[in-house]
Amino acid sequence: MTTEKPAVQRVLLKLSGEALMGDDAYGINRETILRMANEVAEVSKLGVEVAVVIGGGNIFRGMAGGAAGMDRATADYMGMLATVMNSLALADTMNNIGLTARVMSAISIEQVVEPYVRPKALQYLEEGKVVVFAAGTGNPFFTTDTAAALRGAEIGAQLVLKATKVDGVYTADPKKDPSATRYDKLTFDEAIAKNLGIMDATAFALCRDQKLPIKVFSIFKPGALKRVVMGEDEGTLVYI
Ligand SMILES: Nc1ncnc2c1ncn2[C@@H]1O[C@H](COP(=O)(O)OP(=O)(O)O)[C@@H](O)[C@H]1O
Ligand SMILES: O=c1ccn([C@@H]2O[C@H](COP(=O)(O)OP(=O)(O)O)[C@@H](O)[C@H]2O)c(=O)[nH]1
Repeated sequence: MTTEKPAVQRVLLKLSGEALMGDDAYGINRETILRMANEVAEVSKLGVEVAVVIGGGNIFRGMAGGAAGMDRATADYMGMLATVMNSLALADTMNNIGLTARVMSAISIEQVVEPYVRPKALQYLEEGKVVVFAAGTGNPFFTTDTAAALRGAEIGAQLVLKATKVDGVYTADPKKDPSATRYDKLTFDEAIAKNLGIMDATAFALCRDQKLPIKVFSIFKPGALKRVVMGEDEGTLVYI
């Protein structure tokens, strides 16, 4: 039996919407969502309280809609609705594998999901339920990364975990510049000053002001989430 203890007690996990596609062209890949749910179950069983924010890029991205001539705010609301679909799918998958998950939405669609109410979210977390925050911040012109920073600060998470398509923060976008190298850790000021595109500046600034560190790691690497919550060397830490 292992006596290892998690390094954190409460976390906010940001899951990439785009990664949900798996190898499909769009939408939700069954195998990928199940794998994500299982990874969350693994850390939840360790006693870590997990809240999740999931993106919507696999279904709709406001920027793209805006670029195609659509009113940007309208396109962003469509993006937020996309995150609601992903949140429902994720919570459903979690419930199927024995977790108890609750979805809370930042925009009111009460027939579909309950509204975000902070004390209720805290109660669920204390009860060991996984809370999935849907509809981002509820405001256009923001991203789900910023929603993750905001909700992370609100629930008093010790760490924001950004599970994304790359295994950490690089000196430049590794998808565009193959010579880019990965940081083990860097400060918020460095990340903002160097305009590192892994997260938007609003999310970085919010976390910096709240002294809420962010760990960036790969969603495709099996066991990475557990390694992060156990405090093992994985991904990149962005700290104050
Ligand atoms: N300095 C950087 N370090 C790492 N990744 C970067 C960097 N700059 C840009 N990126 C890109 O950011 C992407 C992750 O951000 P984003 O598209 O918002 O992901 P997500 O869908 O996970 O929210 C990566 O796939 C990577 O190509
Ligand atoms: O607070 C928010 C969060 C999200 N969105 C919209 O929802 C889309 C999907 O979220 P995001 O791009 O952050 O998802 P991911 O990158 O994880 O796929 C965004 O492009 C925005 O259009 C928004 O308007 N406000």
